[in-house]
Amino acid sequence: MQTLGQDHVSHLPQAMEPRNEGLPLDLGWLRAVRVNTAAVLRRTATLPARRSLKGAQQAAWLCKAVECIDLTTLSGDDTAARVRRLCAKARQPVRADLLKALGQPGLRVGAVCVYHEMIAPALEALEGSGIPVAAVSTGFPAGLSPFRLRLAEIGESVAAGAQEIDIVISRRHVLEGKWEALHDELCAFRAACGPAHMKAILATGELGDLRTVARASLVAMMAGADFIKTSTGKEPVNATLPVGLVMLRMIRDYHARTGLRVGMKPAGGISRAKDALTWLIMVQEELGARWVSPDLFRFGASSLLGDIERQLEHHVTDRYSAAWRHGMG
Ligand SMILES: O=C[C@H](O)COP(=O)(O)O
Repeated sequence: MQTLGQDHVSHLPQAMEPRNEGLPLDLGWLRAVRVNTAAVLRRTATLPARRSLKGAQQAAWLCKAVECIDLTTLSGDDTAARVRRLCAKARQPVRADLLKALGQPGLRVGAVCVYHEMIAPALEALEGSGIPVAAVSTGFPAGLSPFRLRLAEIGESVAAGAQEIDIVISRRHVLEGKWEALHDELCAFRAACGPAHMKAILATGELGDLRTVARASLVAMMAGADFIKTSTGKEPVNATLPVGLVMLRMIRDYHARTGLRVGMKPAGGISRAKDALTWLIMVQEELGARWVSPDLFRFGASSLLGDIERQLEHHVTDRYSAAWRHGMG
């Protein structure tokens, strides 16, 4: 495994990647997709145990994880005040004295992710920070509202200032094998996003087997997705390592075939620092260090940051604080 020393954590923007403009639907490629489920399960079962990051190296990876968080609130009782608090946390994700001790004074999260109605307070609270606002869209989380309304929702969120749009796919198109319908839907969503980056949520916990997840990933990329994302966080099963591995390998295949780098966003249920490290290591091992960067990798998480901050505090002070001290994020 390659290592990431403290000196290698860079906050400089990466060279701009050419955007994935998609491809015509290639059913032959889709039919050829195979997944060896037993091998995927074996590989992912060994990943957490192989984590051997300690001390300064672990702290550097945890800072990288912070940079890759889409700090999220997606609750029916969200208010402008809650979003403002979340945005304050996004600007200063870890206590200033800890960041100073870690040599990471400018550390911030990848984005703040909210529902459409919360875009305005988020933008206001993040002004001048350079942190983008991501909006979930297209009838999130089920995606079963009328198609024209789902398209209009994207347009409204982009007009309101969201720079990233997390759309949900129609799971029924996947479950019924209607790949053309899925591709058409996603191409329309991508066009409606315009300059905003599109993250395609596959809701993998509702798609059945891993081969289906692999094929849905490929169709989303063929339709021009900038990121593929595992879950809404609202399905009974969300971001699992086997699903993640399969999606990463489809991203690798797509890159090998087209030269284009598509991003990955696991989301839902990732709340422990050690799980974040396992994900980052898997991404680095499967796709290389270039992907371990907020322009190509994000965690969708509402409660991961608190645990990372606790671990960083332990690294700096040798003491653990109570979890309740890190309530937000
Ligand atoms: O996209 C983000 C997810 O909804 C967050 O899920 P979570 O609340 O389980 O961290």
